[in-house]
Amino acid sequence: MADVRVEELSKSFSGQKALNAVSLSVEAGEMVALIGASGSGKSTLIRHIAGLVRGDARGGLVRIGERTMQHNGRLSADAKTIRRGVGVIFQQFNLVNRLAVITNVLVGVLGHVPQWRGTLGLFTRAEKQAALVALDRVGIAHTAHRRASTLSGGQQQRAAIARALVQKAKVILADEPIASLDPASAKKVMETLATINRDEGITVLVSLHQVEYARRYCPRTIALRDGAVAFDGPSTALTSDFLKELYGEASEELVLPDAPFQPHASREGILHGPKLATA
Ligand SMILES: Nc1ncnc2c1ncn2[C@@H]1O[C@H](COP(=O)(O)OP(=O)(O)OP(=O)(O)O)[C@@H](O)[C@H]1O
Repeated sequence: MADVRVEELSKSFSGQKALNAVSLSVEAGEMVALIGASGSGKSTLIRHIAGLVRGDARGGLVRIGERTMQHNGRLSADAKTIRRGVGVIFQQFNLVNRLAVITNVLVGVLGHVPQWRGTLGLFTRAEKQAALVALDRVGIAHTAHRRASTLSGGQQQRAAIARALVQKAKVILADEPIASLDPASAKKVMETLATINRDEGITVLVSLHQVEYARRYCPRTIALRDGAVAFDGPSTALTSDFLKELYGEASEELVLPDAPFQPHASREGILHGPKLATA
């Protein structure tokens, strides 16, 4: 069954379409990359799937598992409950800098405990233990008692992943989680996402600016162009030539000048859009 389903989702800002009838489906346990040039709609789409933004009033549907997050521009009454099962990781590390790393990770249990306990920061020994285990899973248990502000960017992203683990998220939506990181840190964050996808079966949808990471870590890629799905298929199909066909000159911003991972040529998948229908 699909863990994430989007149907005919559109979003306009001041009359300009940021999302144009987007439909996609991510099956439980998949790790899927979302790529596209700057302004193609990646962040907007992820924010809609996460239930943080409402689509245009007509037609758009977002479902997480069997539950409707939003439909026809309205959030479901239980959107807040559905969000508990969705971990969101942003490009700009969204930890509370002055708090200890473990406290940031414990924020993940807030949706599952009585509000008064969360407000007072009263976490049980078992919850603290779970936070430590999650930090260990992402390889930074040694940072648990440091202030979040002392972590490197990559460590902060891994702490955010640990928070999603503690949250017991079934789906992780990561919005350009490696965009601000050096290549070594980016690799570690992508490896961490791939590991929890493989070992815990967590569904991952990750937006990426560089196609090399999509090829290396995500079996499948969905490519957006001007707010619409332009390609949906195996990441191995995304050779430089094909990207040029998809994006023209804009493809250059999606390819690292010193690509760390080499593509394997293959050409399947679903092409969308008038220009590509005959490609
Ligand atoms: N709150 C907003 N108000 C007005 N326009 C917006 C808003 N959010 C996004 N947009 C517009 O929607 C389009 C898609 O933006 P979005 O941030 O989703 O693209 P992106 O693919 O994530 O880009 P980047 O890779 O640069 O982060 C852009 O034209 C952007 O200017």
